[in-house]
Amino acid sequence: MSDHDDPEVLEYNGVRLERVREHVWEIPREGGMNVPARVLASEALLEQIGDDKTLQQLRNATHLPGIADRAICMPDGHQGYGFPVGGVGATDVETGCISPGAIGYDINCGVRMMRTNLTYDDVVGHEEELVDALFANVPSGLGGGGIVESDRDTLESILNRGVDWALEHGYAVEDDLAHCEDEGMRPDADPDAVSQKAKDRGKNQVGSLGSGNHFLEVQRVTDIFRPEVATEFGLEADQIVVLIHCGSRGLGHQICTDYLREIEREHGDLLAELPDKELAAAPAGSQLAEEYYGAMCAAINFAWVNRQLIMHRTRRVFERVFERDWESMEMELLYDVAHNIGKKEVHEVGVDADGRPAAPDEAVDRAERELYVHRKGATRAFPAGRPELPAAYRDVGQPIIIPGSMGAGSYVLRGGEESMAVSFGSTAHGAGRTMSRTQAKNEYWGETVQEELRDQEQIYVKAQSGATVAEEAPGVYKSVDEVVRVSDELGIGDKVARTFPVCNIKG
Ligand SMILES: Nc1nc2c(ncn2[C@@H]2O[C@H](COP(=O)(O)O)[C@@H](O)[C@H]2O)c(=O)[nH]1
Ligand SMILES: [Mn+2]
Ligand SMILES: [Mn+2]
Repeated sequence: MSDHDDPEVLEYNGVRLERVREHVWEIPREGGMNVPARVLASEALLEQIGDDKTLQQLRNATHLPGIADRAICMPDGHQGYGFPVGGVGATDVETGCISPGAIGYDINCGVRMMRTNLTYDDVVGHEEELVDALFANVPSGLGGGGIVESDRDTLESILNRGVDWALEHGYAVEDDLAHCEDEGMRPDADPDAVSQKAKDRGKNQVGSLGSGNHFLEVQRVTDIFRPEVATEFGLEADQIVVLIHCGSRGLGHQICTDYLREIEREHGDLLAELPDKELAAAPAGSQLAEEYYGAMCAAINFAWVNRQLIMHRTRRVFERVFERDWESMEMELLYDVAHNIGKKEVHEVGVDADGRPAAPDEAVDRAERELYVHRKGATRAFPAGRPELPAAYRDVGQPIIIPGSMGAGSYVLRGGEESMAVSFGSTAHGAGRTMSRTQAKNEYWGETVQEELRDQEQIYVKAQSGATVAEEAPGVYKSVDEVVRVSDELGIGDKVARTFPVCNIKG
């Protein structure tokens, strides 16, 4: 229910928002909120975001100790476990906390895009062969194994070294590392902080898509918005690209489960101060905060290897279908971005007289602080000039990949100049759901969705089950065009190119 009489103030599900400027809405600080919250959305998106518990969850997140400046919801935001999907919250690494629910169960769920020099015409006529070959060769679904069965030492090495392990074992080339966020390796990984149960769940899943929302999609580039940036990214109209979306499988899920349980048990005092048990957080400097961070970084490395192995297998499939080697098809990694991640980063924030993060109305100064930046369903969007970016993108801004749905476009953006000031260097991660999976299965029938996509849009989808296709039907998502419009107009992620699906495989 919204208060349309006063366009400067809207209310959804008991949460009041004040319009700050176009696409920026603030939930003012009150009660136990340490900082205000902001939603970055058009009115049309806000209407959808306000439909579930997203806004309450965002407001709850402002209660986290040591949270800096504000909690922020991206334009694709929707309800999640405790903290919204599409949420960003940065907490002080000395005086704040780290919250597994604000990073997500699928640690380092993310996307990578691989370019090719093939054009759409090269693929037309091969779609069924290609989708069948990808489906047969890229492990997917809930059960089953991965591309590599890892023993104890192998898994340890994957958790410690990330894509560097893949390079040593012939699953990657140097150039792949140079085009991955953090070069595919978090140095703070601590495999000893990962439970045996998590390791057992992950050891046979290295190189597997998983189920549901995870996919591998062959796409063609349909639109170029910033030709000079597209050239830097090696993108042009009609080109074939491949998008891979998956995360850390059972390993990451188990790490999140393990630490939530431990933190709830050990830090009940902090939990009692939070409005939602699902926000359970370990105080900065505590043993559990350190252990969780180390385990989470290990899962990040696992997920990067997972996407790398799938990309390696995809190169092999293309070689067989198109009877050329992958190098001659220039199947190069454009970029790999995480969208469920917690990272130590330095940002300029409002601080009190002791130099600690303070709410904007109480801050006496702004200063650089090291923060745990929680991005859950949000993508890092660093602009040109940031030292964290690989050499290839330091002068242009990092590529950001925003999937839409198997029946809609996806986008490549680049980190916008405003992102550091507006969103802790972040933007959206997708279109964002508008309905639950259960609701989706009542609305859609998988086989019908598949037939319509093939007959009306020439999109070839192959999935482990019809239910998965129904759960992920294009109609369950918000408009990716609208999400990206907001990101572009806010200057946090600038539109570079749009793609459209050709073949899609799902778990
Ligand atoms: N291009 C495609 N995009 C898809 C597909 N299924 C989902 N999606 C989009 O990905 C994001 C990922 O979000 P997550 O929270 O599940 O990680 C989602 O919001 C959709 O916009 C697909 O088959 N193809
Ligand atoms: Mn994801
Ligand atoms: Mn995921």
